[in-house]
Amino acid sequence: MEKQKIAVLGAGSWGTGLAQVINDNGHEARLWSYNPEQVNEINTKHTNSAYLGNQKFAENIKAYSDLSEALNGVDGVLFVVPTKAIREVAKQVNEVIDHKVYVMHASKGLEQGTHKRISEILEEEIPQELRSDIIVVSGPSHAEEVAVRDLTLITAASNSENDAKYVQRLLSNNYFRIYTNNDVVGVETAGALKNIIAVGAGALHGLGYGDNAKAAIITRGLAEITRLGVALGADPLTYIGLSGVGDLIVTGTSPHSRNWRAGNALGKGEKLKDIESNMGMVIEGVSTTKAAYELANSLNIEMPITEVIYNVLYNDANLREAIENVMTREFRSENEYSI
Ligand SMILES: NC(=O)C1=CN([C@@H]2O[C@H](COP(=O)(O)OP(=O)(O)OC[C@H]3O[C@@H](n4cnc5c(N)ncnc54)[C@H](O)[C@@H]3O)[C@@H](O)[C@H]2O)C=CC1
Ligand SMILES: O=C(CO)COP(=O)(O)O
Repeated sequence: MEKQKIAVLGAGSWGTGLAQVINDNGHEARLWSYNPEQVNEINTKHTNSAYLGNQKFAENIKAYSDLSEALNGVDGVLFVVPTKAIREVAKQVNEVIDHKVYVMHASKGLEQGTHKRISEILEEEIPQELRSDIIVVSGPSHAEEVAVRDLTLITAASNSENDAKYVQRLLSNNYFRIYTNNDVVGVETAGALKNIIAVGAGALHGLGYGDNAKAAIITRGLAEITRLGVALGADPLTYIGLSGVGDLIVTGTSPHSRNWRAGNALGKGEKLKDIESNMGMVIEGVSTTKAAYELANSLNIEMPITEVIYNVLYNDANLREAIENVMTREFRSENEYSI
């Protein structure tokens, strides 16, 4: 593949990690951030200390404050801002982009109010003549581990096989391996909804529950994610892939995960407001819980774990009591309700 110029929008931990992968692969990675101090730090010290400590990044990863400069002549645009900023940033891209580009995103969430997936937002905001089919980059990938080049396998999903293969070639190397997938709905919903279950798994840990409870929430969480995703048109098999069970394991068991950490703090009795302000990074599961809860209700899909997390986050329900209520609800058959 000849050298590509890629604008990575969002210089949080994941945007920075992916920019390094792109740079390692011999391409030009341009990191765009709306925070001028961060841009200055990346360009002068080659660190991104708010997100990735004192790790040094290659000097040729350049940061930009000016979006039109960052997008000038690029082959591809990779969105990695939090879900709540996607539409606004896509509108800005649409205002300045003057040629056709590959449009990729690596964010995980559902839009508040509309309950839309991120690729749907990007399709709405960037006209087809200016972009490829949207390519979704998702799977088990703590930015902290990718940033130190630990082994990572994830998925690139698109309705266009060629566009997914472009990202496979762009990002793959000897520590980062990409599988293509044609199930955009499945990959995107899996990535968004696993954050809810990660909050729940962290909460169980914070409350002092053991391994059995954690295995249970991951497994039954996967069942309810699958149930909603299939209702939206996803292939159930996607949920046993990297973006499904893979990402549930990585975020549902690890203190690297902001969602798991938020849940753990809730389990220990901290208030959501304090947890959010102490984190200083996006906890996507909080807003996705609301979107998924509303979406599931509108489609009449049962999502008991999501309902518990929703009631704890938004109705101040007592976590332990909410868990007891789920444990003692009407009996189910696993066969009947696994999907
Ligand atoms: N950190 C990780 O390990 C992974 C994160 N993700 C997903 O990637 C997305 C971004 O995550 P992180 O990089 O961790 O987030 P973050 O909270 O570390 O940083 C996001 C960046 O987006 C920028 N930003 C925030 N609001 C903005 C706005 N309104 N306009 C423009 N820029 C804005 C900020 O400059 C910030 O640097 C999330 O959807 C997350 O779920 C996916 C896989 C791994
Ligand atoms: O999606 C992730 C890893 O695959 C990151 O999860 P958190 O946002 O919970 O840190």
